[in-house]
Amino acid sequence: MTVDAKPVAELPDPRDFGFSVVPEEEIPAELVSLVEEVRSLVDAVAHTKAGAEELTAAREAVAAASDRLKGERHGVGTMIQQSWPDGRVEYGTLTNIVAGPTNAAAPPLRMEAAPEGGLRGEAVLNGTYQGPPGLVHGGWVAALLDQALGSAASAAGMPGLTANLDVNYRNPTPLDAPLEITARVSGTERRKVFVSGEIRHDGQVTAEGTALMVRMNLPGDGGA
Ligand SMILES: CCCCCCCCCCCCCCCC(=O)SCCNC(=O)CCNC(=O)[C@H](O)C(C)(C)COP(=O)(O)OP(=O)(O)OC[C@H]1O[C@@H](n2cnc3c(N)ncnc32)[C@H](O)[C@@H]1OP(=O)(O)O
Repeated sequence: MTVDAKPVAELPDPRDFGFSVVPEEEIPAELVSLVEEVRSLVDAVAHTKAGAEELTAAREAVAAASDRLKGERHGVGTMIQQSWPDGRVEYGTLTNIVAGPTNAAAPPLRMEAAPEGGLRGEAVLNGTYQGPPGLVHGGWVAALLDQALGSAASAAGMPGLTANLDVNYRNPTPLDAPLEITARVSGTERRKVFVSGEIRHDGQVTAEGTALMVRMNLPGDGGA
């Protein structure tokens, strides 16, 4: 496959394009802890067998907590800047549904550079991501892969949007179990970035995906 994409040495700063950016280290530890608690709350609500009195009390407590947080808020599109030990700087959206650190609905998935190239991450999806009994919903399997594949393109200096995603479900993906997600760029052609990746549990591939990411036109790369 022709390799003629033009990766950028450094991703452009989204601030230059009018986006708000929050450096990850500026997210308060108290917010990180609150997000964890809300994940636990969502799981508790989804599975509770509590009676009417308990449920009413819980609803009032949640409503009160919600009211406390209805002040100033980050706008949609706010980005997060993550700096990696290897010096790589990555941008994503703060509330990304798969990886957003402040999104309690995100597992979350965090990808890091893999020794063999590409990216590797781990995630555990609890019962709120359920499709078939005891198994991760197929749409969420696809979402994990989409995110990992997009991150691999971005980490290679070629951030883009998914134009096509193809997923093969090889084995059931279990809930409440560590999943390993790997992704890498397999080829490029003009603005097209071809990526592939897998989800594994206990070393066994549960799903594999390939995607076509169409690279953003970034300043200085001359387009394609
Ligand atoms: C400011 C910087 C901050 C950096 C920040 C980085 C953040 C990085 C985070 C990463 C993590 C995100 C991971 C989640 C990823 C998503 O969730 S993305 C959301 C889902 N995807 C979308 O919404 C995309 C919707 N589609 C579109 O907007 C447009 O169709 C696209 C994909 C941008 C392409 O449109 P276009 O730019 O006009 O490109 P176009 O000229 O049509 O096509 C370019 C080439 O691709 C081919 N192509 C296009 N579509 C297809 C297709 N479906 N099938 C096959 N070939 C196709 C064309 O044939 C063409 O090929 P060649 O002629 O070069 O051979």
